[in-house]
Amino acid sequence: MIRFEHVTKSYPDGTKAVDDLTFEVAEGELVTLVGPSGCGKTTTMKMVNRLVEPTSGRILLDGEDISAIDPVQLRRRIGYVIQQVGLFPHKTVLDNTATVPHLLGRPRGKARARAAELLDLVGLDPSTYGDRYPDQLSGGQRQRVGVARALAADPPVLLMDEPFGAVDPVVREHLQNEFLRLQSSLRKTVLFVTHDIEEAVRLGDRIAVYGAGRIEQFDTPATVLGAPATPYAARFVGADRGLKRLSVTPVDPGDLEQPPIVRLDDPVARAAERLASEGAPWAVVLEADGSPYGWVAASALTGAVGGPAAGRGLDKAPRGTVREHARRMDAWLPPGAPLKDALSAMLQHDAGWVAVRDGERHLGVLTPAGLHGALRRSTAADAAKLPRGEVSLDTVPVAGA
Ligand SMILES: Nc1ncnc2c1ncn2[C@@H]1O[C@H](COP(=O)(O)OP(=O)(O)OP(=O)(O)O)[C@@H](O)[C@H]1O
Repeated sequence: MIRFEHVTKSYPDGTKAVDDLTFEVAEGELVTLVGPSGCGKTTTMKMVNRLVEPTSGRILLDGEDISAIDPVQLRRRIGYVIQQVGLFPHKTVLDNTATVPHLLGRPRGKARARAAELLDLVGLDPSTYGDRYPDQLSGGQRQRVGVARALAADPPVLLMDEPFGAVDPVVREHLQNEFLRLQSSLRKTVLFVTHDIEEAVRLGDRIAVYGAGRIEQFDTPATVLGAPATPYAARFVGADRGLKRLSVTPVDPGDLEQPPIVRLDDPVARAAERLASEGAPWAVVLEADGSPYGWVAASALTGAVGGPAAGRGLDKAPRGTVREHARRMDAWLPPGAPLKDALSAMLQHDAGWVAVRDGERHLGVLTPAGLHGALRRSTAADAAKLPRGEVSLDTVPVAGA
């Protein structure tokens, strides 16, 4: 756990980079520090490993004042990843990664074996990349080596200063996903500096939004986006914060609609009658084993039985099954996927809904109206500090609406 208590840093030329900061990063938590250039993010981070000393205030690591810890000992407990990576150009990727364990006294063979495991962990096959030199890697691959090296001493704390800043947006998103996957199992205590609000909300359990030298808001991504604490924070997170919120709000089974369900092998007439009796314009189609197949329009079924199904005897029904009229729909999401993915799937498939399934089990469908409701409910829930399921949109006012 890292705790800042009234920390101020003034540089000798009089620049006050950080002004009376107090906040805490819990054990296993990833906190992103986000703000414009020059607002004091890097200074904050460098005070944690004593590359910069505070002018006043104190910083505690697991309850221990770091000013009393020898800086070399301190840095062994703290991994540090920076944008420029800083690999040794004359050492192979494997040796670069093995440097720290070797310095810590592991025999060379053991240090290299550990380095190979770490390269594997960050998605670089050691047999392919281990013997290369840094200039034989892409920017994204170098960043991965930087992360592997920072993890080499297995420090409980990681400081990451724009670690994915130097790569293109596609590679960056890939690295972010990989890092989130790693972090979900390693659960390091992480301070992550970025000037990119998208990156901050994607990665952070909580975000510190920096103004000049001060934290304007320190809260979960959803709350910062849904209820910015100050006009500055609102401007910084952007006018499209509603859209950004889609990426931090998960699909919840309570948001789903339940159109009628028919099976691929159901007779057309029976399916048509079912839809007509429920007044439903379409139905979800499942395979015989219950896994999702797609959908079928009521009009396609009633067309097949030669007119509106209601009132027609089954003797007039054609043979045929739903299979001949069903349309495949490949867009589906697991529960917990971000609403942004749901909207993207709907747009990409030009569909007014997306199926949500847990493995092979169909849970229901999300429509644009359901998505809007989910977003409103989650904003209201955060504003009222209630679980989302307990929010009724009629009784709880929507923040900012
Ligand atoms: N060694 C130094 N001496 C004097 N001023 C400094 C020094 N290092 C940083 N500063 C100043 O302190 C302020 C905060 O700098 P810092 O690097 O912490 O900002 P930052 O938010 O990380 O910016 P960026 O996103 O551009 O890296 C800036 O005004 C900067 O010019």
